[in-house]
Amino acid sequence: MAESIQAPMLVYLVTGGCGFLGEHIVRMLLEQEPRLRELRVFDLHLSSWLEELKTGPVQVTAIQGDVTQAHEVAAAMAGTHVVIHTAGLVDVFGRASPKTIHEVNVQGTQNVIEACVQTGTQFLVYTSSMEVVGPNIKGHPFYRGNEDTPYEIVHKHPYPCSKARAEQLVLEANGRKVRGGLPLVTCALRPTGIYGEGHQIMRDFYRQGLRLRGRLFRAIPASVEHGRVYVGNVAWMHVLVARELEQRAGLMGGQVYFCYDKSPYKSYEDFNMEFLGPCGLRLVGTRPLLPYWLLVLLATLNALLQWLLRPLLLYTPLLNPYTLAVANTTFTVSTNKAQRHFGYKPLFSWEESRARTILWVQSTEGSGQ
Ligand SMILES: NC(=O)c1ccc[n+]([C@@H]2O[C@H](COP(=O)([O-])OP(=O)(O)OC[C@H]3O[C@@H](n4cnc5c(N)ncnc54)[C@H](O)[C@@H]3O)[C@@H](O)[C@H]2O)c1
Ligand SMILES: CC(C)CCC[C@@H](C)[C@H]1CC[C@H]2[C@@H]3[C@H](O)C=C4C[C@@H](O)CC[C@]4(C)[C@H]3CC[C@]12C
Repeated sequence: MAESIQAPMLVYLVTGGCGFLGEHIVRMLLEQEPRLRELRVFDLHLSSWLEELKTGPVQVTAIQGDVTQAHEVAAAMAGTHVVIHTAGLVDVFGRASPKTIHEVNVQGTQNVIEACVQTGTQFLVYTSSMEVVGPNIKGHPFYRGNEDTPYEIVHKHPYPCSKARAEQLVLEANGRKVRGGLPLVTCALRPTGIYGEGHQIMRDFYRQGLRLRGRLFRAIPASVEHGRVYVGNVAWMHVLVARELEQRAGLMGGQVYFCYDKSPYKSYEDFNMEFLGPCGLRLVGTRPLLPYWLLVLLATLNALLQWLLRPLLLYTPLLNPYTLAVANTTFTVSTNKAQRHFGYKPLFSWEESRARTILWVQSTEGSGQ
């Protein structure tokens, strides 16, 4: 993919292109990838905003499809140069069964890899997750670690298990021969907690605060750092990786990169207040209002209720033993691997990321978003 002044010629496919992160990747590719001729957006549910993108110079092709269906993936990928595989079932609340999570995240990823081999697509970028590493179930802190920091990785929950297995499949596929005889070049990006325009959990906290007359109640100590990264910068990393994979295949193939930017290190709740504060909410308490043992009890009770009610209804509260453990364990990243390997620098400063997110939160008030 050498620099050229020739007509754009590359065909990209983004799986999960209508999701929170996927939409930002799609828009970023259209803005920042001049060699793009066609952009295929593959998703289980197609969004209406795709229509407005079809009027630009790049051909945007919307493909309604399911990554668990190998033939649908292969048909969509025929003739593509690069695939960014972002589709995934993000569920830490028990909305989907472990079997479904495995089918979408693991089997779906295997289907994408096999389709690369079958159709001759040579470059595969996988959206992994920090949860491939941790926090582990023992609650060990990962304090400003990097891709080489030793950490005891122990997965139990279906979501991190599935992301870890899928990442492993992607990395092991690096070097496999694709149709035509060239080697497949793969790598994985591991975002920490993504925030920004379209972040549904942020919107849910905002709505909850409004219902509680402008207040949220601290549950997690302010000293527990939780890694966060702005969605625009995560999207930019995907675009850069995809662009550089051919030129730097030897260096980048089979590698993992944490996604990072200049977002400050804070607890999950204090970080959210960077946006919810300017929208009129207040976090009550300098220390958690409930003792930790009581939160554990409530989380366990929620898990029990979820199990008991399952035959009748889906009870999926935010608080469960897994989400409590993730929110209550320090997990932050400090690395420059992406800068060293492919020249990544955040496209959005912290101030801009913050301002954009605040504007979005304000715009969701009263709207059906
Ligand atoms: N949100 C985060 O904080 C975060 C952090 C780290 C990693 N990730 C990863 O980023 C990716 C995107 O996450 P997101 O937050 O944008 O989630 P999302 O749910 O908003 O987007 C996922 C997209 O995948 C699509 N999809 C789901 N199942 C599919 C299937 N069977 N076939 C085709 N498409 C399917 C969905 O329709 C959706 O549009 C996921 O792989 C997730 O594991 C997210
Ligand atoms: C204890 C309660 C008061 C707070 C509950 C917050 C909880 C819902 C939040 C805290 C941390 C969040 C996860 C974290 O940001 C990282 C990821 C990785 C990504 O791959 C998927 C989303 C996920 C799991 C976030 C989900 C929501 C969590 C658990």
